[in-house]
Amino acid sequence: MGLLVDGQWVDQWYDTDKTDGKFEREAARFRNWVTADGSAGPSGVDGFKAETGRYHLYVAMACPWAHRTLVFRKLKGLEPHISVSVVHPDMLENGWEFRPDQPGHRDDLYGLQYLHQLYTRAAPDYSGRVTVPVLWDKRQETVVSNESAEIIRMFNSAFNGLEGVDAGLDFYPEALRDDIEGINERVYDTVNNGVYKAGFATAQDKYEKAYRELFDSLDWLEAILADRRYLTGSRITEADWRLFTTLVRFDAVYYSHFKCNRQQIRDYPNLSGYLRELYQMPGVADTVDIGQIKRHYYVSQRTVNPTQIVPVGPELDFSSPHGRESVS
Ligand SMILES: N[C@@H](CCC(=O)N[C@@H](CS)C(=O)NCC(=O)O)C(=O)O
Repeated sequence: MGLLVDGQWVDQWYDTDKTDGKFEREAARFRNWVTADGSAGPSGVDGFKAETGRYHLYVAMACPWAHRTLVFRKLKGLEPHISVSVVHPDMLENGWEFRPDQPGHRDDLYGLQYLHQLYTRAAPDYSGRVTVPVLWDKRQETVVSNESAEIIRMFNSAFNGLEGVDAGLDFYPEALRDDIEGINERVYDTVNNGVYKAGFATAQDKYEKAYRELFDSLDWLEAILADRRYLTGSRITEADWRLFTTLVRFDAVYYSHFKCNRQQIRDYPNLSGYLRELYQMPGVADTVDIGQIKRHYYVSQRTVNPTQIVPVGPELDFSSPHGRESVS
């Protein structure tokens, strides 16, 4: 675990001393956009046109942020157009690593050993954390974006002109944008990032605040899902997929490892049915690797789990009937 300082790797855990024990997530640094015609997006520079075979996605199966991008790539039909490399779940003193001897964890483009080498390939003097996901441009040999919230927006629409891409599937429809943004904001702060704020806090009060806000939000979401099939109504949107990747990790990891233990998702009737429904949508289960998820958190985060023992349980059941058909 570490970061790059002026292009040099430094092994260092998150510094919570400056923030009185509170975990603060650093903003992503590469903020360009792939667009249909290569014009600049809402941020960054132009020159990233949606083309088949041009872009490569670096992910960890464990990472909830990277997971969003894998779900969008799968559901939009982008697999033939955007290739993927998966880092090894253990993220230790060298940060995210490839294991060239293991077919599932090779860097297919350059045969790199560490993900930080990809960042310095794009920016030799880069300073900051080395995170997944990374959307890489093979043509310009640079990072397009390392912000998952923006990568999924690109995947949602920029590649719609390519063969086989499901252009009719829109997870960010115009009419629902205000609702989606409103839900995203609270879910990001108190749920997606909320579990990390609880788990990485090094002061009791910061942990308790994150814990309370997390469960207040889960109660709020449980109530919404009592009479809405999905978060904004009858149509599944980006807001649902952003929540999904946290829910699917919750009982196996966040409940115990991050001390988010008021209750599990399976104890919420609506949230658990909703989680199963999303999991059961065609293709989605292929993006979920509970073995790598558990291994990453319990082995890599040694300040939270010094023994690096990976718990055997709990038994997870995402495949039984979800019963959500009755919700309008
Ligand atoms: N804002 C980023 C956050 C990504 C992120 O924090 N990924 C984690 C893995 S779950 C990571 O790579 N952490 C490495 C580090 O912080 O050094 C996004 O959503 O894309």
